Amino acid sequence: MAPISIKSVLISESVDPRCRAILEENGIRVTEKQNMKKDELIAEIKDYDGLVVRSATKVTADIINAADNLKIIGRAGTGVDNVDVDAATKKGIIVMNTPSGNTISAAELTCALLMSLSRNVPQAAMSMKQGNWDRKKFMGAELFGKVLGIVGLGRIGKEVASRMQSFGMRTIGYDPITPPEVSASWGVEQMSLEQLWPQCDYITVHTPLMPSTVGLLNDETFAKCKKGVKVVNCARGGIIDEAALVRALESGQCGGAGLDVFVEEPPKERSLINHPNVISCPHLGASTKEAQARCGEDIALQIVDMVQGKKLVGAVSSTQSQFCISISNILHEDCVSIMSCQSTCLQSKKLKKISMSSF
Ligand SMILES: NC(=O)c1ccc[n+]([C@@H]2O[C@H](COP(=O)([O-])OP(=O)(O)OC[C@H]3O[C@@H](n4cnc5c(N)ncnc54)[C@H](O)[C@@H]3O)[C@@H](O)[C@H]2O)c1
Ligand SMILES: O=C(O)[C@H](O)COP(=O)(O)O
Repeated sequence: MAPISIKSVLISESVDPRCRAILEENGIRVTEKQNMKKDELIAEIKDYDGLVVRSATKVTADIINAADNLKIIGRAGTGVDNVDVDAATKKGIIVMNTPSGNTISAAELTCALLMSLSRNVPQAAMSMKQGNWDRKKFMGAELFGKVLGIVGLGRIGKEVASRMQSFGMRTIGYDPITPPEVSASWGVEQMSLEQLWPQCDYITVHTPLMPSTVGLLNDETFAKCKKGVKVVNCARGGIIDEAALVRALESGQCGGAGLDVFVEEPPKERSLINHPNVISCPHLGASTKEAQARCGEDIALQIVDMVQGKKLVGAVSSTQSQFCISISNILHEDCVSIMSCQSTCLQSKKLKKISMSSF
């Protein structure tokens, strides 16, 4: 790949200091400005060749169109649903993420929520702080022998499966891209969603947020589940329809929910968060020292690679953005510029035929 000149980078969120240090060691001027309003970012972005974000900065078409010099949007993390990838691609701006840096952290938080749901740990801890000693109210149920449905068998789904298998859970799942024989090799039996819903005691979602995954769990699908099913969402707000979840919790169709992510962050609508059977976190899946160090370092090194004309890692720019995201997430180690192969090899039919190792 031809080298790309990047002299200045704006970091608009709290990113590990290693990111700044690596960029500066490589002669790139770095400015850190957090909590900018949209208008401020529009005014500021003109001066930079690169922008580094996490999930809070909404890199909309307005911002991209105002970015006269921007060549790279680096997402220090996984989801790029806060970046208008198509608008960036149309302007020739490369979007990159660091999809493997926070996998373990997000998987561990998912497991923590599953365990907390089974034993009411947050509710019992709160009750203790209020001076109570209520052993009856917080009767739990073992995870051992229960069925965990994993929707989305990518990086995080796989790590959640192996951890929860060690608790004696049976793991079943669904993924349109990961081949059943691959997930079977890590102990996850794949089946259709229609087959999966009625079998699960717990369901956890690990897909990207895209049109086909919005409202994957909704009134209709909750009705197909076992009464009292417990759900976890450490992926993206909206994959479990929030209004449907409130209704399912109120009817008892859903017995509890562990939520790290919300349609609106921070959420103004409180009925879900305040429900006694909901435990929630303020989008903490990637908030560990280790994950932040990896993501900050990875995105900086990927930008330096661009400057040095090396292969692009984790690039997600394309008009076929959703498939690019899936592919680059699967193939993060070896992903050469996705821009160069857009639309030809990224049609869904062809994608299914491409084996992961062939990239
Ligand atoms: N809470 C957090 O802080 C946190 C941290 C990291 C990642 N995430 C989110 O977790 C999600 C998963 O991340 P990942 O790294 O495992 O991604 P990944 O790309 O490795 O895996 C996603 C999987 O979802 C599958 N998928 C796509 N559409 C589907 C559908 N309709 N039904 C079932 N499966 C489908 C893909 O084929 C892929 O295998 C993303 O939304 C990411 O943004 C959240
Ligand atoms: O997709 C991700 O990487 C996670 O949601 C983490 O987001 P964050 O970097 O804003 O914590």
